[in-house]
Amino acid sequence: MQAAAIIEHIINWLRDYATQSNCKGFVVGVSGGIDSAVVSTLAAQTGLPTLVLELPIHQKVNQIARAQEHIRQLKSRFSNIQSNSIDLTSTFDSFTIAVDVADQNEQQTQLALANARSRLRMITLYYYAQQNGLLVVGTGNKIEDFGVGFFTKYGDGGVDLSPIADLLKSQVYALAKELNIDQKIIDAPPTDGLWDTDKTDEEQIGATYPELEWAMSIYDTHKIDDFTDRQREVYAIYDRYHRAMQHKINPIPVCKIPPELLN
Ligand SMILES: NC(=O)c1ccc[n+]([C@@H]2O[C@H](COP(=O)([O-])OP(=O)(O)OC[C@H]3O[C@@H](n4cnc5c(N)ncnc54)[C@H](O)[C@@H]3O)[C@@H](O)[C@H]2O)c1
Ligand SMILES: Nc1ncnc2c1ncn2[C@@H]1O[C@H](COP(=O)(O)O)[C@@H](O)[C@H]1O
Ligand SMILES: O=P(O)(O)OP(=O)(O)O
Repeated sequence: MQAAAIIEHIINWLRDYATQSNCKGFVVGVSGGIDSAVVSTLAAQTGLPTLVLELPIHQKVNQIARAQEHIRQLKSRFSNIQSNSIDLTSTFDSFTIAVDVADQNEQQTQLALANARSRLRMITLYYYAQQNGLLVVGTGNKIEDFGVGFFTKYGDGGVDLSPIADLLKSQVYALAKELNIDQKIIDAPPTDGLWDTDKTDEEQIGATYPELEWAMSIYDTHKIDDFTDRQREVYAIYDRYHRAMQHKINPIPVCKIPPELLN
């Protein structure tokens, strides 16, 4: 793939969209992971004002360190970068008290709270976007957004524009190399960072990103009989996630009222 040309294409796309929408620039949440590192660097290269936010919620120290180092490097390379760090831990803790969590260890409650963390970040990003005339830039890649739906609906999925959602995770890594992203970020196992335990994406999903890329590439076109045992397993994982995510990418169902009932 032509990494440099793709980078230029995305930068122009971001700049054109901001201009057409009469917005001044961008806001991006930076987690210390590869996707947000690539997206924030692309936004920075537009030359438009770009606000990068670090939004920890009971965050692991290594994630915080990577995010802060990335922001430091961005600020030293680009004069259009502004940054802020807002610790949402106490906000999240207040929320858990307000909803009166009975059993924090119950599985569905843990999932609801994990997604609540992502949604608190979305609220914060939109606060700064509105206040400063900026657009919220998404960081989802093609596997997360169109393959397995590994994002929070109206959390990190709630964005104004999505510059890397047509790129597979391996292609995001290729961009990261071209953009000189810190090696610590490139080496970090992808994680959603939403849990108190150290869960990587691969541990949560049960398949690696290269495996998911394979499943996405052959989905619906290949006969399952030709697969190895592991391929069958991966296909089943992908299929389950892909079916379950449809409600996240389709327009929300609207109840149409029969016209005669409106007279
Ligand atoms: N980028 C990342 O790596 C990243 C970021 C955030 C979350 N995640 C992960 O993504 C997963 C998100 O969990 P999720 O998908 O259960 O939560 P979600 O909140 O994204 O989606 C579930 C919600 O969607 C609604 N819903 C469910 N079925 C529906 C249907 N058929 N039609 C309409 N609406 C429906 C319900 O309100 C339900 O609570 C978690 O595993 C989380 O850890 C990953
Ligand atoms: N700690 C964080 N600070 C700012 N922004 C964050 C943080 N954690 C996550 N984000 C944003 O959400 C997306 C998705 O996150 P995952 O870590 O992949 O769940 C991330 O790219 C950041 O933009
Ligand atoms: O979205 P990010 O930046 O947190 O990347 P990853 O999901 O690879 O941790």
